[in-house]
Amino acid sequence: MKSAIVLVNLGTPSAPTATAVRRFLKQFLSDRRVVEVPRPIWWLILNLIILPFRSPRVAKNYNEIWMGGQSPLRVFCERLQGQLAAAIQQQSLSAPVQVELAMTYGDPSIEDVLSRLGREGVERIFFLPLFPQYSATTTAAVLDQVTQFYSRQRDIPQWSWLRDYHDHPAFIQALADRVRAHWQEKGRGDKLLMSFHGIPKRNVELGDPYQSQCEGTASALAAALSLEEDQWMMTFQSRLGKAEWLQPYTDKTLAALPSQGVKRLDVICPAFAVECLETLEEIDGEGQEIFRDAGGESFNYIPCLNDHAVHTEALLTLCEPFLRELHN
Ligand SMILES: C=CC1=C(C)c2cc3[nH]c(cc4nc(cc5[nH]c(cc1n2)c(C)c5CCC(=O)O)C(CCC(=O)O)=C4C)c(C)c3C=C
Ligand SMILES: [Fe+2]
Ligand SMILES: [Fe+2]
Repeated sequence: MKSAIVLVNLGTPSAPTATAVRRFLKQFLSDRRVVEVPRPIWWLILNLIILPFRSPRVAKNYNEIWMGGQSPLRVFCERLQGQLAAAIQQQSLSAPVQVELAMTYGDPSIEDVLSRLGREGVERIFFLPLFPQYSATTTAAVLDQVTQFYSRQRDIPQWSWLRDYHDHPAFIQALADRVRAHWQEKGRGDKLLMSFHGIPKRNVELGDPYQSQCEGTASALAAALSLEEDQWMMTFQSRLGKAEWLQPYTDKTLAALPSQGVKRLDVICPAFAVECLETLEEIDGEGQEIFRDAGGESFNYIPCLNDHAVHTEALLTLCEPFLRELHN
């Protein structure tokens, strides 16, 4: 029986140009899971203000981080896909398992990947959204697309998914391993700042478990590294719009820390499986500048798990329940 693991990430523009960024932002920011502002109003704001003004500005940012003709998010996801496929092949399972990559927005779309798997006769699928912490804005948006696709099919394969892995020991150990390796190589700062992607505060009040899952990741990582209370903190980045988002905000914290005596900072972004605009440009670029302008002396950005071997191993562990089932 043919089986597949589908890694899913958010997506990224196809080119660092205003046109490509606009196309990507339009699809992403039109999703009701992402922006809950009532539609006629949001349609106007999106089309008249956000898309025309944000697209060219953000395209320049993408241009600065572009890696050998590709978006970093795509580069690292593709490498991860290849490495996970190789690791699974080494397990020499009796049934073949292919590893696919799909994006919620942009290419390769979930729809395209699933229709191809259908044509190829794949009968069992395991979806692994690369969002360690569940949020309706990201994880549920993946599930929407999967169920929408199958709502139009007659012959639906057996499928399952991993809802989150925010405190899975394999994930926490992989993060702790990378932090320790970074400390060994670059020295250790006064504090470890864990910056998570933000969401509007209202989403949490209405029941999104994202904040508490971020807290779970942060405290598990702090415990794995034996950090005292004053040796770490968590913040939320990437606020968009005027509404209140989860606090404390990363940029405000970076501006305040030097005057509180934190001059040497280690920063990690545990909501991002792989590097992207929000880590490379927003944190290691802009965030670093804010911290140094405020009197900070050293800013050590600890990369995402990316294509590191510990990441592949962690993902393999997350897939194990699915892989074991294939033997039965
Ligand atoms: C409405 C605003 C947004 C919410 C809510 C949101 C949640 C959210 N996003 C990620 C991870 C990623 N976001 C990325 C890009 C991105 N995100 C927003 C806005 C919201 N995100 C925008 C407008 C963009 C596009 C870039 C920009 O214009 O600033 C990306 C991809 C970046 C890339 O390199 O291409 C990721 C990954 C999470 C984890 C999350 C909530 C939990
Ligand atoms: Fe985002
Ligand atoms: Fe952002």
